Amino acid sequence: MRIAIASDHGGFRLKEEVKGFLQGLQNADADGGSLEIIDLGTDSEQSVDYPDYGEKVARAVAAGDYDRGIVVCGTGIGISIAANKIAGIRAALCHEPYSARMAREHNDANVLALGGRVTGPELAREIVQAFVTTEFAGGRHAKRLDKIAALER
Ligand SMILES: O=C(CO)[C@H](O)[C@H](O)[C@H](O)COP(=O)(O)O
Repeated sequence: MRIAIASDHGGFRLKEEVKGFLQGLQNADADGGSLEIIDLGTDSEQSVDYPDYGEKVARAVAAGDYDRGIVVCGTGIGISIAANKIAGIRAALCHEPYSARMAREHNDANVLALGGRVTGPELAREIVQAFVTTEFAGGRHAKRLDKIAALER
């Protein structure tokens, strides 16, 4: 699984932690395959604008260059709003692992958003693990995703 990750300054520290978790999750994705992670920035806690980083990840995932994305800002709100503006992106802001699992099972979320000023690293680890290891359930949920896609047209 190929994962693109980015943050603004408010999410920078948690992004760095999450990269470490992802390295530890090697061979733990739903297919037991290895994880390829690309960091699209930012590179420090110097102030930047979260839409720029939400867009980078969202465009990379929407283009098929990456299977999933993870975006982090201070609350996760702004960067998830930005990512969701890109067609084909289903970004889910999650504060606990149950929502991350449901975001995959029911919503086939392809981008996870986290709040670096909200969610601590241990909880974030559980959220990220659920996001990476849970498959979309399909079935009745697929037609709902079709309806979401129709909203983009
Ligand atoms: O967009 C946000 C809120 O939805 C993020 O939390 C940003 O990281 C935050 O707005 C940045 O705030 P700052 O005061 O410029 O650090």
